[in-house]
Amino acid sequence: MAVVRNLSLMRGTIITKIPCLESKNWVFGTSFFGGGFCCNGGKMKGKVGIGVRAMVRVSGEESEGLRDFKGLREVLGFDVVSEGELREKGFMGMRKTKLVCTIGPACCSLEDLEKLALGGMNVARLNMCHNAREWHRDVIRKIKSLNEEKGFCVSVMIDTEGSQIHVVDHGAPSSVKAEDGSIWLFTARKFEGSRPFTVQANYEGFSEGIEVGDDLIIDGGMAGFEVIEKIGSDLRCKCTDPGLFLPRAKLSFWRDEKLVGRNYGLHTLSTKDWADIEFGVSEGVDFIAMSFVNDSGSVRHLKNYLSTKSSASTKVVAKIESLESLQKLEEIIEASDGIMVARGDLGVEIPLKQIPIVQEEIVHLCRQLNKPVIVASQLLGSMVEYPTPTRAEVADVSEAVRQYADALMLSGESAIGLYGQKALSVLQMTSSRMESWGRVENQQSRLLHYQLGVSLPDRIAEQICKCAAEMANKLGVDAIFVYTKHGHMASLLSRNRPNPPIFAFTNDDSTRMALNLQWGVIPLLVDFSADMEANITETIDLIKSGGMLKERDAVLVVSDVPPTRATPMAFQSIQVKTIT
Ligand SMILES: Nc1ncnc2c1ncn2[C@@H]1O[C@H](COP(=O)(O)OP(=O)(O)O)[C@@H](O)[C@H]1O
Ligand SMILES: C=C(OP(=O)(O)O)C(=O)O
Ligand SMILES: [K+]
Ligand SMILES: [Mg+2]
Repeated sequence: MAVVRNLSLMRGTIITKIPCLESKNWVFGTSFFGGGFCCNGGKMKGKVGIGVRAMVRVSGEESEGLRDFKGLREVLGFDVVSEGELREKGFMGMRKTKLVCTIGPACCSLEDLEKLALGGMNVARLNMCHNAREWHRDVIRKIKSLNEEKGFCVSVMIDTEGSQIHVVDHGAPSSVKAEDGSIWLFTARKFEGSRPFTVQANYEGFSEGIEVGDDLIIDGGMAGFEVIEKIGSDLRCKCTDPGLFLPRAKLSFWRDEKLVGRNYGLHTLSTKDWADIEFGVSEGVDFIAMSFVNDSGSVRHLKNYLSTKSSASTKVVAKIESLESLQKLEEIIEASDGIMVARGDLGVEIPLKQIPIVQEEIVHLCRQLNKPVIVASQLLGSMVEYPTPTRAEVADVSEAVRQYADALMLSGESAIGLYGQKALSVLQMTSSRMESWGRVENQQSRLLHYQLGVSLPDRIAEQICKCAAEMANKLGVDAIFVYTKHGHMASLLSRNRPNPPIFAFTNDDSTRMALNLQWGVIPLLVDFSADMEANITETIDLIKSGGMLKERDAVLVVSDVPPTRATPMAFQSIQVKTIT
């Protein structure tokens, strides 16, 4: 008799004996619609559906009836990391705060990307400021192949270059030091070879409106200069605050302690940005982060463009990193699919002391308006060079988690740092710790929500999700299940930051990838039918068969059933299922 491993059985195959099922990864299950019965481990007899991953003997014709491998993961759309986390830590131990990693030269090999994925990276960010499109294409394809072949669920985000005034050449290949009192020429002219004390800016209008006596600040404070002479459009400057010029350092000008307008009428999206967006769409990225958004018009423009390209499912994340964007925050959040608190440039545009308050306000407003929000830049800045974070950095990460931000982002820590995986594990451990503290302290009960929905169906959905979250917390259920096409119900549940994880079952791959950014949501790609009751029973049976739900566990199920011919009335419901 043949012993076959890692193969699935056709629905209806009769199993007579399972000789060896010690590994916890070997899972027995019915198909999603299959019916029949489920079993996990041990000897058994019975009839199974698809979705079996086991070592089996088949009655009669030996391995006859064994077909292509399908694990529980594939049938239920589980990704390997969530499945592993659930098995290891149980429902309550699953991390809620999502993690975004910037991919750069330090982590772009397949092996390094896999390590980041295993370490909990939910979204990989590619900053189009750096490197050629071929490089980005290669990374995107590696991530997609890891998802397909190794069962990860990592979404891809491209981040536009935007219209920034920055250094293109400072006369050295990497960084260069500016000493106190040294005199430098800032110009937009190209020059041959290396010219000491000369800095080339990327934009010829960089000095427009700048006056003698203004301060020129590098990278929001890495070094400072005073403009001592204007020669045509060139500026002669004296270093007043010694420091470092990094490659592509950003330039900003200050007068009387206020930022001098710096966008110079440049469009939010440059010609290069549009080409990068075109590239991203053709590579099927999930998110486009838009740098230096100043109003909602530019966000709507991009969203309209995406819908004309039939890429309406690509989500637009507006980066809040300018003074103007803070003045139009609400309209920008409403127009976008998500927000990034881009503290790097924000710290160049507003005094640093204002950053913590602005961050809290943005995170709060995003939750009110039900848009996911990423807190970005310098969370663990010292880890670019050192293997342990500073106390202040851990406190900063914890504060973003306490504010219930949806996601935290690594920049240089993963892109160029020596300890990217370690930085990711610091984010992971710190956020898990803070989340469990928040549950014990019942922090989410302090969240106030104002009503978002206007139409009756929207108001019903909102109330259902609010009550469901409250019930889930009060009853201490193990998990919340929600069936969602476009992710709306899942995001409304997430907005309430409930204690148990939210398993969002969707049959739309782009919804799954978009939900990857939302707090507490584990998106699962499944093939469900119009019969919601059958879906619920099948799902629970299948998870139970995988050994991940046990007797007396309780699941709160939220469903939003659109009208069909058979049931012409739409209905929303909350059910509590106790596993027997
Ligand atoms: N694709 C890349 N290629 C080379 N270097 C990169 C890449 N992405 C990021 N980096 C490096 O990582 C640093 C931090 O990344 P990020 O915060 O995205 O960029 P920036 O500092 O330019 O705003 C960058 O300054 C750059 O040195
Ligand atoms: C995330 C940011 O944008 P970028 O890294 O593209 O400058 C930031 O400014 O914080
Ligand atoms: K950028
Ligand atoms: Mg920025």
